[in-house]
Amino acid sequence: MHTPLLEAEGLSQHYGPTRALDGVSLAFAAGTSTAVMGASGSGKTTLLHTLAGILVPGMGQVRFGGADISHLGDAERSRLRREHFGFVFQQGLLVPELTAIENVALALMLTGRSKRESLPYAAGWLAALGLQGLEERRIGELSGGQAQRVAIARAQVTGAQIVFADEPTGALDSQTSQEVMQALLAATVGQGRTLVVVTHDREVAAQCQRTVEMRDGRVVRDSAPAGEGPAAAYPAAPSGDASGSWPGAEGLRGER
Ligand SMILES: Nc1ncnc2c1ncn2[C@@H]1O[C@H](COP(=O)(O)OP(=O)(O)OP(=O)(O)O)[C@@H](O)[C@H]1O
Repeated sequence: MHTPLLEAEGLSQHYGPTRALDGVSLAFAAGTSTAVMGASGSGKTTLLHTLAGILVPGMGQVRFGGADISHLGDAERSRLRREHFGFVFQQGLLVPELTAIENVALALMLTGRSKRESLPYAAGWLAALGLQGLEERRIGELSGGQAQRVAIARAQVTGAQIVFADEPTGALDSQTSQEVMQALLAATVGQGRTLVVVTHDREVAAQCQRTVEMRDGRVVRDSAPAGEGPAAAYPAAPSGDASGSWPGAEGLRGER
C-alpha cells in the first residue's frame, strides 16, 4: 500500500478525567472521503482538530505525507493548515463584514498573494459552486446553503489537499444538506483530494466512501480500516464530469 496521505497513530487527548481521544489510529488514503460519526461527546471534533494540527495530541502522532506534523511549532502548523488543509465548519468561519468573493480571496491572501491576484481564483471557485452573480453579497445576505458553498470555495481555493469539515450541513434542511454535500464531494474527492467530515447525519455519511464510528474517544467501527475507500463510490459531480470546469488550483500551486 502507498503511504497514506494522512495517518494518526495512538492519538490520545485527555481533559482532566475526560478521555476525549483514547488511542486512536487511522489512515486516510489520498482521494478518499471519510465520515466520522458518533454520539455527542464521543470525541469527533477533538479527532478532527488533532488530525488537522489545530490541537497537539497529548500522546501519539499525526503524519501528513509521511512526516510528523503533530510536534511542529505553532507557526509551522499554522502554515501547513493555511497552505495544505481546508476547513468547512457549521458556522462557516466566514467573515460577515466581507463579501462572498472577499471571503474566498482572503484564504489565498493569507498565503501571501495580493488581492488582485486572488480575486479571479475566488470568482472561479464561486462560479464552480453555482454562486455566480452572488460574489458581492455579504455573508448575511446569503442563504445557509449558499454560505456553506462559499465556505467550500474558501476551503478549496488554495488547492488544499485535505478538507476537514465539522457538521458542514448541521444548520441546513435535508434537501440543502444533500446539495451542499454533493458540492463538497465534487470539490474534494471529485478532484482527487481528500475529505474528512464529522457528521451526525446518516444520509450525509452514506455519501462518503468510508464511515468511522467513535465512542468514548475510541474508534468502535471502521468500514474501511486501511483508508482505501471503495473506488468511485462517491456521487458524480452535480453537472456530470466537473473536472474540466473547476478553476485551476493545481496551476496556482505550480506558480508558487
Ligand atoms: N477544551 C476542552 N476542555 C475540556 N473538555 C473538553 C474540551 N474539548 C472537548 N472536551 C470534552 O471531550 C469530550 C469529546 O468532545 P468532542 O467535542 O470531541 O466530542 P464530539 O463527539 O465532537 O461532540 P459533539 O457531537 O457534541 O460536537 C467531551 O466529553 C467534551 O466535553
